[in-house]
Formats: sequence, C-alpha cells, structure tokens
Amino acid sequence: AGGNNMRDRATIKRLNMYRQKQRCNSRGKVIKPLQYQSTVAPGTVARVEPNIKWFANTRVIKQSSLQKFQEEMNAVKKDPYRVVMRQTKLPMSLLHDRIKAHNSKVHILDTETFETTFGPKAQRKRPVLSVGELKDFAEQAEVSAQSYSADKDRDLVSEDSGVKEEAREEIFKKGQSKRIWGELYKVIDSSDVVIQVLDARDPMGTRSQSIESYLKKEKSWKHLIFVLNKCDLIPTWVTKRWVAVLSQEYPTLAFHASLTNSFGKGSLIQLLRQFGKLHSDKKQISVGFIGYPNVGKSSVINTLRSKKVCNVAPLAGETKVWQYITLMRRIFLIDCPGVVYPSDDSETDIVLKGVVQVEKIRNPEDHIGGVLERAKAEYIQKTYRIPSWSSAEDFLEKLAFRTGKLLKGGEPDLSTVSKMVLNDWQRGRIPFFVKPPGCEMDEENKAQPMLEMPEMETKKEELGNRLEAQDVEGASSSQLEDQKLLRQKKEEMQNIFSNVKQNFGKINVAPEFSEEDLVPVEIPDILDPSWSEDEQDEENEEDEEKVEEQIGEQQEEETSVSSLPTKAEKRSTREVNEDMDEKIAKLKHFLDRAKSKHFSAIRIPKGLSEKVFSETIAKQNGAKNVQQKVQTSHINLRPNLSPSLLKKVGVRYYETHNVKNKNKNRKMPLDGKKAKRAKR
Ligand SMILES: Nc1nc2c(ncn2[C@@H]2O[C@H](COP(=O)(O)OP(=O)(O)OP(=O)(O)O)[C@@H](O)[C@H]2O)c(=O)[nH]1
Repeated sequence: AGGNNMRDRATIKRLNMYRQKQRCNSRGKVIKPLQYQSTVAPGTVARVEPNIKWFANTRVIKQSSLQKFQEEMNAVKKDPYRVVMRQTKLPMSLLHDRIKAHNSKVHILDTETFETTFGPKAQRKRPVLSVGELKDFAEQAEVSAQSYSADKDRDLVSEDSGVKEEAREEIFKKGQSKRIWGELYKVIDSSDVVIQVLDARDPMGTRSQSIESYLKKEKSWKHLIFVLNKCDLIPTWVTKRWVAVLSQEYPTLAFHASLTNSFGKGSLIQLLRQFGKLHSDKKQISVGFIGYPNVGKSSVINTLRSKKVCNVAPLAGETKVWQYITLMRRIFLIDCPGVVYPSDDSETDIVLKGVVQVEKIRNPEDHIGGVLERAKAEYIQKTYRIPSWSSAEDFLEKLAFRTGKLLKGGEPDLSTVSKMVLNDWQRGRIPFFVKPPGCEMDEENKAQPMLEMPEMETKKEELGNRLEAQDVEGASSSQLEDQKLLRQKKEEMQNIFSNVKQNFGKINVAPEFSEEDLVPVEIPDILDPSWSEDEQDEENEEDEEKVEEQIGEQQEEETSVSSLPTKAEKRSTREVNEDMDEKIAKLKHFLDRAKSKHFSAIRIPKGLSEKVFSETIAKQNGAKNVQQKVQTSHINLRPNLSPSLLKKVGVRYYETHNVKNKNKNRKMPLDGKKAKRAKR
C-alpha cells in the first residue's frame, strides 16, 4: 500500500522513539518513563566502566624533556630561515601552556566584599609593585607625568569645538577592503611559500608587518621570503644594503621585473625549486605573491614565465582577484591583489607609495609638496628643467607655463600638471629612494665594507660575513647562547642560499643618479644585459625543460662575471669587434620587440637608442682603428653598418599598427621566424 517508499523497520522504530512522550501523574511523578530510560531505576548511582582506550593517546614525558622540547622548538620557531614542517605530529601546545600574566582589570568587588578585600582584616594578597617604597613610587609617577603627551592620550575628554576632521576619501582606503583581505587569506591558505614583493625605492614603507606576524603566529610552517622589486630604479649599493638589512629577518632576493631585461629571475626560480624539493611529499607546491598595490607582483610572475600571463599596469588595483599560474609541472604561482594594512600613513604617503590611482585623486596639487620634500631638488630640476621654486605652488605654476598646460585665460592648469608629476613619481621617472639604515654611519666613517667587496660577490658570502661580524660582537658580550643560535642560523642560511647567487652589478639601473648618491660599484659592462631571455623564442613553450634552460642561462648571466675585465684585456681587437657586432644585433632585436609589443615595464627614452648606438659605433670605430694600425694585412669581414640601417628599428611597425599604407608595406622583409616561414 505504501508503494516504493515504504519505511523499513529501523526507521519506524527510530521515529517512534522521537514521538514518545514521558507520562507523569498530577504530582509530577513519572509513571511511564521514556524508552531506554527504564533500564536503571531512577535514583540509582550509575558508573561508567573505565576503558583503556581513553588513555591510548596520552604519553607522559619528563620535566627535563619538556623543557628541552620547549627550548629547542622556540629556537627553531624564532629562526626565520627554518620551518617546522609537520607540526601536527608534535605537541606544539606544550610550547604555550605557561600561565599568562594576568594584566586585565580585575573586578574584585564584584565577587568579594569590601571588608575582606580592603578592610582591616583583608585577606587579599598585596599587589606586586615594581617599587619598594612610596618615595620611589612617587618618583615614578612624576616621571610618567612628565612624559605625558595630551596628543597621544586617546581617552582625553575634550570639548567639542564643532570642527571635525574631514572623513578620508574612499580612495585612500584602497587595498583595505574586506574583499581584498579575503583574497589575501585565500592566497595565504593556498600557498606553501609566500613571497612578499617590496618596492625597492621604499621597502619598509611597502612592507606589511602585520601580515608577517600573522604568518609567523598562525601559519609558521609556510615559508616567507622577500623579493625586492624595481631594483633598476635605485643605485646598486642601495639594493645591496637593503638586501643585507632585510635578509636578517627573511631570505631576500633583489629583482627587476622585465620581460626582456630582468634581474634575479634565475635565482628566484632556483630558490622555488629548492622549496619544491623540500616538499617532495607533495605533488606540487604553490607560491603566493603578496604585497602593496603596484609593487610589481604581476610583473614578477610575468617575468618568471617570460610571458604576459597576468595583467600589468602602472595603476594600483590592476589585479582584482587571485589567479593561478603554472610555472613548472610542480610549481604553481598565485597572483594576489595588492593589500594595504590600515596604518598612520598620511594621504600624501598613500599617494606617493602608489596605492591610489592618480586620476582618482580629487586635489592632486596637495601632494606635490610631498614630492618636492622627498626627491632631491637636483633631480627635480633635471627632470622638469625648472631651475628654482619657492613653494609647491610656484613649482607647479612654472611647470605649467613650461609645458604649456594652461587654462582658458592663460591661467596655469595646476591640477593637470600635478597629476603629471604624481604619475612620473609613481612610475619611477623622478629618481628617489629611501636610504637604508646604516648609511649615515658609513658616510661618517667613509667605510663601505660591503661595497668594496669583489664584483663576484654572492649573497651567501655577504650574509656569512655579516653573521661573522655579529659573532665577534657576540663574543665580546660573551653571550654564548646567542652565538650558538647565530651559528645555527648561518648554517641554515648557507644551505638555503648555497645555490642562489646574485651579482648585483648586473642590475641595469635606469635613472641617472648624482655622484653623491652613487658609491662606485664596479659594473662590468653596461651594454651586456641579460639577453638570454631576449633570444628566446617568442612563442615560449610552457614545458618545464624550457624553464629549466632559462634558469641555466639566466644564472650564468647573473653569476659569471668577475673574470670579464681581465679576459677583455687579453682579447684581440677582432674579438672585441665581433662582440660589438653581436651587441648591436641584440640591441636592435630588443628595440624591435619593445616597439612591437609595447612592454609596459620598459621605458626607452627617445634619444636613448640613437645614443647607445652612436656610443657603440664610436667604440667600434676606435677598436677598428687600433686593429688597422696593428695588423694591416688582416681583412675585416665585419659587415659595414650604415647609420640608415641602425635607425631602421621596428620593422614590424606596419604589422602591429593600424596605418593607412599598411597593405603597401606588408611585403616588407620579415625578420626572425616569420621570415623563415615566408621562405618556406
Ligand atoms: N622600473 C620597473 N618597473 C616595474 C618593475 N616591476 C613592475 N614595474 C612596473 O610597476 C607597475 C605595476 O606593476 P604590476 O605588476 O601591475 O603591480 P602589481 O603589484 O601586480 O599591482 P596590483 O595589480 O595593483 O596589485 C607596472 O607599470 C610595471 O611596469 C621593475 O622591476 N622595474
């Protein structure tokens, strides 16, 4: 009768059990107890049989073992270069089971009477005071009263003057929204290695210590490393110094994100592969890129892939949601939108850190004062060709007249000019960098120990030396434990960085810094950037072997340098000439690609290409003359490069641009692969 949906006996029994009701008499005594309740008579004291299984997971350890575990584990947890991989198998709760100091306010009178608390027969324990006598106590109070500042007192009740601070515009809260933080937590949760990308111009300003402490506290098994991006915008010695400073806390790599002229790519991939090996039990590892907006997270990923896989723009907030990218079969990269932790930063600070899009700022001229304060006057004069100014407004007016940005009645258009300056600032066109700590001291002593190191300096050596120095300091203060810890750290670091080497001399610094900002660092050959990537096929295949090849090439580029000058001396002039030819061809190829692809990360000033070519040709001619003098019988087989050939860059222009005579020019000779295809 019930069709196919008949209930089985067990279901019926269960439903009846739910349905039953306890029946009581008028005095409340249970007449009919519920089923299953009737086995033991009401009022009987029942016992549960003890079971050995209750104790299956417990172990007793000695007090000394506990102490040893706590000490050793604490040392490992404090060390940023070591990670505890399988926390779940360790009794981590034993680390934190100490009774915490009770600092919160105690409401004694809520639970105790006044008599027993403060009366003559008080039973309460006396509070522990840091002073012995009333006199000391009064002195202490006086000292704290002197250091009191009403500005910092958040509890101070003040009269309402009717004037309130204007609420901050929404745009200044960029990167702080719940949605963005949600994205960040997704990235952190999914990553085994977290890379915090910092802007080399202001690493401390673009660092988020709250995220670091969150990772340390809550996700301490995840590896955190720093990547100091945009190293091409600061002098090389500053990069070195910042890397040394930041490495004390987390492993740090210098980086220049660019598809054609990158720095640090090989080292970073090498490091990631090492982490991959560390997690050999996993099928793959994920690497999350986090950091402030506009620091170049997406650009770093594109550089690692040698391909535009993430959208990049000189505007903050370009990346909206997290994104997975495959680097190799076993390594995945995750791009994250830029995150900002709410801080005391002023609006100008926020704008100048590049967190806000310039177009969206209501009063851009308010922040020009900040630019003039931060950047050296000399650089501003050079960039805008304005010799002097009395105030920010005066500067803007002069710039408006110079650039012809005028409103209707000939009034200077301050807003447009301000936006222009802020854009230049955000894109690194005005040379600027925050000085790393310790510069002032060095300037006084005129000692630059790190900069005098040989060119083929590796990060390992640098870190090792620093730690040795620290060792010596430690010995003088005879803190043996510290020494032991430092030595441990040193070994760990050497392990991590044993395969990761960076030669800072290879960074192609773009802005022209004054002598004051430049400490002489021997850079081997400015015209010898890492071309290996440039030579790669445009349709770069995605397989791992290819990436591995790139690493090899890149690493060679980044590491094998020191012997260059001596070799160069020994080389014959003919070899020098051949080298020059090669460089010219590479430069030409590079410019072609840059023009046709519009790489956002490279900005080639108009005159630069011609300048570089003319310099190279001058050098070449010099070498040629020498050659002719030395060996007259030698026949020069080098093709004669006419200036017209050199100027002919961007042969793909007509392919990529929508121009009138496009069709006419289609028959132009194609270069590289396409030319080959055409021949076939
Ligand atoms: N000069 C220089 N510019 C760089 C470098 N890396 C990135 N940029 C530029 O910085 C700008 C921002 O780069 P993005 O990769 O979009 O930055 P992001 O951190 O992903 O930004 P959000 O999407 O806002 O999180 C772009 O214009 C890049 O061309 C670098 O190493 N050197």
